[in-house]
Amino acid sequence: MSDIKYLLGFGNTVESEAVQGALPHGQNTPQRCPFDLYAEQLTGTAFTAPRHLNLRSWQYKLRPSVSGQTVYKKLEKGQFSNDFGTFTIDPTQLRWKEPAMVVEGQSVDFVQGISTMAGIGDPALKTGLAIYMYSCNKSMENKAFYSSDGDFLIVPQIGSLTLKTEMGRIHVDVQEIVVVPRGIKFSVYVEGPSRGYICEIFSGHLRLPELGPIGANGLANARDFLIPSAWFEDYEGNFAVVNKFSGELFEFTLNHSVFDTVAWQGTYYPFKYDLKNYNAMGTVTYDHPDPCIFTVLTCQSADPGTAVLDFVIFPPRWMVGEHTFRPPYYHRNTMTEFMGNIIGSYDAKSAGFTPGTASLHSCMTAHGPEASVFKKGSTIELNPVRYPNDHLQFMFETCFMLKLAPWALDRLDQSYLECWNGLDKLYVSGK
Ligand SMILES: O=C(O)Cc1cc(O)ccc1O
Ligand SMILES: [Fe+2]
Repeated sequence: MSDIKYLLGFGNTVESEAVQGALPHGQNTPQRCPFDLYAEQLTGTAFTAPRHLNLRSWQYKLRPSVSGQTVYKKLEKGQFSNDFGTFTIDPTQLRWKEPAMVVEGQSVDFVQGISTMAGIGDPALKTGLAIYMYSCNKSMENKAFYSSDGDFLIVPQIGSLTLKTEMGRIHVDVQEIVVVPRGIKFSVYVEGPSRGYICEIFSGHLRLPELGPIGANGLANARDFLIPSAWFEDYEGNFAVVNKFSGELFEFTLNHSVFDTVAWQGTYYPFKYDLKNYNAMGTVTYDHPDPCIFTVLTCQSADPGTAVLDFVIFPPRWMVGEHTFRPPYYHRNTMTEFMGNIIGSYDAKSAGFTPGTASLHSCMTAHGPEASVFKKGSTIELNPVRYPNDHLQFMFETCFMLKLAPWALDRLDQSYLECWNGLDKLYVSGK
């Protein structure tokens, strides 16, 4: 897929044409579009959203999206569920073992391979979010998916993915992420058994965090985001589209590919980001900074500074804090923290939180380094330490309390709490 070409930037108004001259100029809806393409608008925000938040794109297609469509038929949703009313509430510190890879002989595509871990809210009210894991080994040939419910943030943990989207193709490797906003149709092509994490947000959109006193540069730099360039296939034949709508799955069929956008322009599109480009900031004096210092993308709630979702990473970096307990501190957080490990080992846990596992520390639930990490962190000689490049964990941090899906409850690491055994009183009175 080295032939894929991208546009650069975050949130820009961009334009792209797969056939020269296919994009109208000077207006969006000419009486007849170049090459007799059909003009179609896709809105990611209300028409009336303020200009700085407004997201929409114009597509110029072989056919309008509605052409040749059958009725939406309800599908079995299996583990890909948003039935949060039936989910379990549990404030316990939780950790999950890595999910099994799809085994040979099984044939599972990306959509079929999605299982819900946790979630809250109601997609019909455009509030809340869901966290999934996927495990698949089959490409979505002549089949596309779109969610009416929210934006998909996909974090591959094993296996590269190539997405066909309405705006063009995107290739993502492990240590990269891809965001497909609400409503944009996509197919996922795999190169073998693949696995990863997904967060779907039912409100708003992911944006770059404010930089405040950091300045005009740093963290995830806008120019490192890649936007697909127009690409289309003129395929006629059976084609299926799965739609996640209000937490249910529906399917309709068509007699042609949905990837028939010859040119497009606007602000609403999928994008990818290579987490290896992250420009991490940290202390160069003392104390452990709060993890928001590693925010990649954020979706803000109406509460100032409070996120529906902060996507935070724990990237390769230097640790140089002086006279400081360097691992994450013990804490209780009003926000809820779901963590995953993409590669390497995490500094608060010596074992158990291996790549592909996940953990959940809910609102106000106490957590922090396990006993052995505390001992080492409080006694080790403090030289500068470089975390290796094959080191990457992440956190989906949300202001919502999450409820647990049945699939997640079946795979719990039952011994998780034992990692904090031995954190006994060290204080000796009068000493
Ligand atoms: O709990 C965790 O491991 C995540 C985390 C990391 C950190 O460096 C500070 C606070 C925090 O919640
Ligand atoms: Fe935490």
